Amino acid sequence: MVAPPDNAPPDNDVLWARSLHYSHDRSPALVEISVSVRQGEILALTGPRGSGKTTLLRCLSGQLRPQQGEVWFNSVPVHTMGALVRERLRRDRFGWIGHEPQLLPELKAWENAALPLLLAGASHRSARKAACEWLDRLDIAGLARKRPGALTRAESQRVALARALVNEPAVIFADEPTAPLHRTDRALLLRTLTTAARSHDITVLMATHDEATAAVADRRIALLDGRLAGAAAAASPVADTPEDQAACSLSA
Ligand SMILES: Nc1ncnc2c1ncn2[C@@H]1O[C@H](COP(=O)(O)OP(=O)(O)OP(=O)(O)O)[C@@H](O)[C@H]1O
Repeated sequence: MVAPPDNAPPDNDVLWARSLHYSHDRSPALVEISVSVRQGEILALTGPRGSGKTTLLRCLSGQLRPQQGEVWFNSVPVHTMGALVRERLRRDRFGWIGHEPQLLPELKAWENAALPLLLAGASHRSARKAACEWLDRLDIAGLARKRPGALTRAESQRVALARALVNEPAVIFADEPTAPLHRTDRALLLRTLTTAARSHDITVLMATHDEATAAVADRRIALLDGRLAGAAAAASPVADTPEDQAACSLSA
């Protein structure tokens, strides 16, 4: 990794962005957004549809380069990196889970979960071991040899979560991760994600317009029409339901 230059952000935030602007086809999606995220923090990005949540996650994760502004990860500038370096950063240090699991249908569950490691050049054997360990921690070890067509939506989303966790990333970006799920499955997935993040000191940025989902975060920031609309510490954690408690048997 490149040494931080002299004008690096002054603090130890894992992610730090200043004055981001991004327009899709000349239509502004982000306007003057500044945000900082602490190591291990779970931050909810809230706001109605079209408010810019996905665009912000994509800028912070290096998928999109902001047209103006700066993004720093661990005091290293992301906004000045070329596409290949950003791609490697995403593969090695970040995990992503979206509102659709987006599993490759021809691969088994463990192979889907192992993909980031295989793409990074890990041996088949070590990638399989790591993927199966994560499937086990997420209580879906029994699905390892199944293909996505044989999985429920909730099971597929757990495999997608295992894929996001398999390289033990510094940051997980979660874009409406519970959107396709029923209430019970939603609570299970959220609990699984937050337990995994807390036990492995992973920072989570989660876009959502669901109040119960936002409530598991340590802090939330709201977007409206691409601008920051407000920031607050989360009011209270979601109630521990029996489903929540049975979410997973994560061992740190
Ligand atoms: N690829 C694109 N091309 C053109 N416009 C886009 C594109 N992606 C997003 N937009 C527009 O940018 C704005 C912000 O969209 P974005 O998806 O970031 O918001 P969001 O809060 O994540 O919404 P949602 O909850 O619906 O995903 C919206 O007006 C949207 O229509």
